[in-house]
Amino acid sequence: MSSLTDSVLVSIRNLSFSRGDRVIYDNVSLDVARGKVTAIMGPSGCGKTTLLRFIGGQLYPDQGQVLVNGQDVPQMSRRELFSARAKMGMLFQSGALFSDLSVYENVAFPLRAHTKLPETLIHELVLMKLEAVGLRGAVHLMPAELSGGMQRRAALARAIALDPELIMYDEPFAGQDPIVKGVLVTLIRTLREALGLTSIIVSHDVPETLHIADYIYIIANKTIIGQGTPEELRHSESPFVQQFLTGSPDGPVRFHYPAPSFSQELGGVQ
Ligand SMILES: Nc1ncnc2c1ncn2[C@@H]1O[C@H](COP(=O)(O)OP(=O)(O)OP(=O)(O)O)[C@@H](O)[C@H]1O
Repeated sequence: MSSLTDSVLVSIRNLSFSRGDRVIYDNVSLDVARGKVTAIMGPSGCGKTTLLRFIGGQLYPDQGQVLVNGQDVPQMSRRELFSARAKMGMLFQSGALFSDLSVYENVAFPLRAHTKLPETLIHELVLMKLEAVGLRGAVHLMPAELSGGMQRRAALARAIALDPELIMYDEPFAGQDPIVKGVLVTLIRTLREALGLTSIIVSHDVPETLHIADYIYIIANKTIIGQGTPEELRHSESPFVQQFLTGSPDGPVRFHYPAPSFSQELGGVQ
């Protein structure tokens, strides 16, 4: 294997995907470097979550490859997919915790599902992961007893329970106050530094993401409209990139979901 392949954990090659008539991706290629934080940004509905679902093998592209460790996810057998998923942690913005299980049981869940470790070891691992996110004291609480930010941290402890090599965060900052956002930013960076965890973050939050990411892809209009380090993007002369970074509603990226003209829809009344 070449050193380039060694340094890339996830490689998307010539990926195309449509939902009905609507093209979401048209021949997109991107790489996620091992041990780095890669961010996927772009306007709502451009297909960011869809991309994570290709990597997790929950959805199949129409064309192209989704290589994880050089293995094409859409081609994997159920058995291969099950073991590949054990090496991926996923943190989705909603419905992250099982509401009828305690924090302890939530974090223990993947350990019980994927390993045959004895209870004493599971106990130690659960406490270690909760310590890493600052929630060891909340081990016996139920999800409903946690604040939104604590719930997200408990979900993060569960996502890292199996020591994954890849963690995918879908909108980790959504709906959180600035202090919680700061805590999450620090946690994501610490996990990457302490565990060498390869991380993919899907986010709309520009300042947090620029702060945290080593490399960023901006997706819009079915393709990658900009990419680079945070520094490169800040200095980019691309109007697409600047529209996105400054959050301007007007610019090359359309605000409206494709629709017939308004007058046509109102029955031709001008
Ligand atoms: N199950 C589905 N059936 C049909 N269309 C879908 C389905 N899920 C998503 N889509 C469409 O696919 C497109 C991409 O969705 P996706 O959730 O990946 O976007 P996103 O960039 O993550 O959006 P957001 O930032 O708003 O979460 C959207 O336009 C959406 O309408």
